[in-house]
Amino acid sequence: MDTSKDLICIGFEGTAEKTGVGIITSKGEVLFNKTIIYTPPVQGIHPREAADHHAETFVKLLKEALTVVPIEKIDLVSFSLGPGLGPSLRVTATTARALSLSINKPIIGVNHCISHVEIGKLKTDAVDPLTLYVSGGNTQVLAYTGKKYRVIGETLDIAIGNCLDQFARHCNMPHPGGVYVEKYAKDGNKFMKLPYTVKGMDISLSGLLTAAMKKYDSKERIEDVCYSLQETSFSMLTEITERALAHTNKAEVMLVGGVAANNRLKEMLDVMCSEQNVDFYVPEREFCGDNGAMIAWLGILQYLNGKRMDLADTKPISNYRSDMVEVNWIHEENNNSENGNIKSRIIPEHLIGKGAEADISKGRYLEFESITKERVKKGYRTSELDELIRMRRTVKEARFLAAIKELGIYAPSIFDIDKENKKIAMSYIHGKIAKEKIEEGSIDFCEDLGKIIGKMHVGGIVHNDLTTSNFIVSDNTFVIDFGLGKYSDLVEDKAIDLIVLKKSIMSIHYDKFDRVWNKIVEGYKTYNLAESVLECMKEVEKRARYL
Ligand SMILES: C[C@@H](O)[C@H](NC(=O)OP(=O)(O)OC[C@H]1O[C@@H](n2cnc3c(N)ncnc32)[C@H](O)[C@@H]1O)C(=O)O
Ligand SMILES: Nc1ncnc2c1ncn2[C@@H]1O[C@H](COP(=O)(O)OP(=O)(O)OP(=O)(O)O)[C@@H](O)[C@H]1O
Ligand SMILES: [Fe+2]
Repeated sequence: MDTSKDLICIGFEGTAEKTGVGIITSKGEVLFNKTIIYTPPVQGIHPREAADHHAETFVKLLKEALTVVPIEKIDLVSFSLGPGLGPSLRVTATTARALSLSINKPIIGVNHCISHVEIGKLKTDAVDPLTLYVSGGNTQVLAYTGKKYRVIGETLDIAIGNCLDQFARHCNMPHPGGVYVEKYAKDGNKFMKLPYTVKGMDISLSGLLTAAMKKYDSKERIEDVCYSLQETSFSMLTEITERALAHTNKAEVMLVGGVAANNRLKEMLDVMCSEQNVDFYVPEREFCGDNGAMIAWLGILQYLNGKRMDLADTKPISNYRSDMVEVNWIHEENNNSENGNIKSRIIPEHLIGKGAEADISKGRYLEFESITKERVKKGYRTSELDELIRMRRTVKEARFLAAIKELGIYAPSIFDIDKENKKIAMSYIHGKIAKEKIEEGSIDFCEDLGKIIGKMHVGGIVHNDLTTSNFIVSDNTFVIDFGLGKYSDLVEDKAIDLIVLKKSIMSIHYDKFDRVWNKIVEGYKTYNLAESVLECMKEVEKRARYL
């Protein structure tokens, strides 16, 4: 094929309950893009029925598409290879293969999640965004670093779209429920406290879903339940996006996926981005939810950069993770992130750090060097929730920093707590954060991190925000940032504590992951509870879709 001319690609999307066909040129011009949704029964999507639906609707959509672009103009066939439901994926692959064979044009199977990101970049001015991808099947924070898209944060159980849809079904609203929850929420005004679960850069939504259903069952106004459900879940999403931003220092945030249609979620992210001084992008609605054009576009990007597939390579991958994709289309010179960090988040000069939660400034307390950590108001959260979270975390942090020292673990000393302003003054620790040490090539000291975590777990404390930014290494290794900490003797809580750390190392120190992680485990094994926690970790990882 002559790749110097404008290519035309047809894309087939059919990972779950929607079928989409799109046609796009290599200049990014969308010639056709149409989606048909299969409405699932009350019990939820039935995989085989969804597949039957796809078999029927792909033919319809293809016929219509070919009235807009004649078949002989098509140069390339692309389809969603995964992730998704097996039967739906198989029908999609079969349709694409049949077309490719009959017109004798190349075929490419692409990753559905990365297609959402790439169509978003095409349709907005975003160049190298941190992406919050929220849909019925997925909830992920994605960033391109080290030549791959990495999952920086995600849901530990159900996707946000699924959470809204299940809630809606429980309350007899039509599918897709997200739309109706948004409508009701507009008229809600009473904020009800519901489970708010953030662990590191991950969230959990299943407890929130159950609690919201119970509120509905207890005859609370549907408007108020929808309002509280949205406020709580979207604050969690915005918070992990902000946390990922503080970690990656990207200068742009993009929102994609079906739930990106929600105005309240857009508003929250927009406010967070202006508070963090970064640009915010959302593609127009047509390109947020599942669509064929996004599949066609990623097909073009990969094809033009040399990717070729045989029919034998086109077997669907139902657990095709975003970080499994070989990215051949992003070229360092055009990309912010690999360009000496030309464009990255700006931290105000008076602060030594601006974490996701708090502003950190240096000062003196009596004759001591000190750090003031101020949990600033977050404009994106409703004031009741904001006050609740900031107060709870400030108090917790002070309490745990003290408790941790009792266990013989090094931690900053608390000088003062100002609950009114959510400020804590603590001793300044001279040293480097573990993240920097690792990036400089030190690995051996990571054994200490494992030992500290082991000691903490033996003492019944779970940190819930373990990252390499939360250890300061000087003569001794100090642990900080206990706002998400809790007392727990559950093996599973300890396992998740380690999973959160493991995942953050995977996404941040990807090239040193094995060495760093092995050292941490080595240290952790000093403690006699280690085996059962590490065993439980494996189980949780198997059960979740995320590792
Ligand atoms: C694997 C793939 O098939 C799956 N696709 C998917 O979930 O379809 P998508 O079009 O991206 O998103 C649909 C979700 O988007 C939600 N949604 C649509 N409009 C909404 C709104 N205004 N507010 C909240 N949620 C909304 C729906 O309730 C539904 O859960 C995915 O991307 O995970
Ligand atoms: N006591 C201290 N001594 C020296 N530096 C500190 C101290 N406390 C915090 N810092 C610095 O400030 C950074 C952010 O602190 P902390 O993690 O407590 O805030 P945060 O807002 O929760 O941040 P993040 O969201 O990145 O975890 C640390 O990574 C560290 O570099
Ligand atoms: Fe999707």
